[in-house]
Amino acid sequence: MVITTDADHTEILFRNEGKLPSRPPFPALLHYRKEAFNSIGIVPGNGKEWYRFRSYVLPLLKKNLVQSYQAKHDAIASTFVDYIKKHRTENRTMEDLYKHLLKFSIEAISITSPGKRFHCLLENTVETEQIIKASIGFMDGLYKTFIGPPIWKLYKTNAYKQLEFSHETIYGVIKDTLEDMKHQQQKDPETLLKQNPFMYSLLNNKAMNWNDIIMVALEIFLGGLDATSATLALTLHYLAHNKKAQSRAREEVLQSQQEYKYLKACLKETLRLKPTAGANSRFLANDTVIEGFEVPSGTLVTAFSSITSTDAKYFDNPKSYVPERWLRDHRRNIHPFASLPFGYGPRMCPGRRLAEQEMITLLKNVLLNFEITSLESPEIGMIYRMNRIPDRPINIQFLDLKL
Ligand code: HEM
Repeated sequence: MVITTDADHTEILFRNEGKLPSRPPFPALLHYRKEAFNSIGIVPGNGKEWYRFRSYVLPLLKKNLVQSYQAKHDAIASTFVDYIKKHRTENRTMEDLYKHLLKFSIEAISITSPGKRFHCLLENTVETEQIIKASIGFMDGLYKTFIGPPIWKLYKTNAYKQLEFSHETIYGVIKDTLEDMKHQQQKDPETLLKQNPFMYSLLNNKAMNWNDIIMVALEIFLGGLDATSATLALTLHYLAHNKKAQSRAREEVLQSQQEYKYLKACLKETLRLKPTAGANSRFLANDTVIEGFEVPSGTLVTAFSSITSTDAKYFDNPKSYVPERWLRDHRRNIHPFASLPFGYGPRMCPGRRLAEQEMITLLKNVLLNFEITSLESPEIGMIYRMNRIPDRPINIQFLDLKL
């Protein structure tokens, strides 16, 4: 195994990942899905099985397809603004923002996959409570079965049972939704294509069986929940502590520039300082040389990109929040492999476009409605879960903005 924090080594790693990039699998999830569904999905596996599933989510990387969900993302972000107004404390603080944003992330992704709003932000029904609990439980169970010794192979450990139970819950919800959608698709395919082009592409894919469709919908639903909420909570944290950046971002939104270059730079800067993935890993597809050492194919190389991206070798003032560094004039000096929060290559995050649209839309709506401030320390760390998340509650004041 090779471990590195060097951006040149990271480049070598990705240039030698091959056509079917392989990374450490999630054996408990792989085992459970094979036994229960004979369908593994994208995340846990490698090789040809991974490639087949990965091809089903390629539409998500198309700009036009993602943009077709924009109006719905706007509606959800606007609901979140009302939600903030309702849930602020007397001094206008939202406590533990990450937990509230998890509800936003569930709402935002669910309109694409499985294609129904669960209304977690409006009411606490048994169904919404179940979904929230199961989403957290799944990530937790996946992490515990991944890092610990594989005792689950001998008997069902608590972590394995947690993974299984939460998977069953989400699977049930997704399956029910997709059954309704299948009927809609049979009656009125045109409307489904217009309303939800991603689910339309899955339901009309002749290479997929029913379990494959449910599995892919489930993975896209769960794929980015905690990463999206953590990145949003951290961006609001940094904007609350950096008033100049906050004003510049609001100015951009007020001018309704469609590209939101500065807001995108804010997200990039958050993900540079606090990427949700601690590392990028691959089993090499080719023999290669790293730092003069011959490294044979099959070796696991792990690049701790979360360390590289805050290294003074690659970034001036590496610990400061400076979104400007990502704008056109400055960015040319940045090593292209020094900050890779969505991974790289054929296995990079397929939800990147969707996540960016969800996050920009939420930030836009918040900045138009509130001045955000923090009464707490700007210092914040990350703890390892399946994805890294803030190590303490982020509490932010949302003061009504009079524009
Ligand atoms: C801020 C938000 C997000 C971040 C930072 C993020 C980051 C990542 C990273 C680092 C990877 C591993 C890539 C690699 O190995 O090269 C990944 C994979 C993945 N992400 Fe995301 N992600 C986010 C949002 C999402 C969303 C919204 C979805 C669903 C639409 C999603 C679905 C997935 C899936 C399915 C994979 C596995 C891809 C594969 O194994 O081929 N992610 N993500």
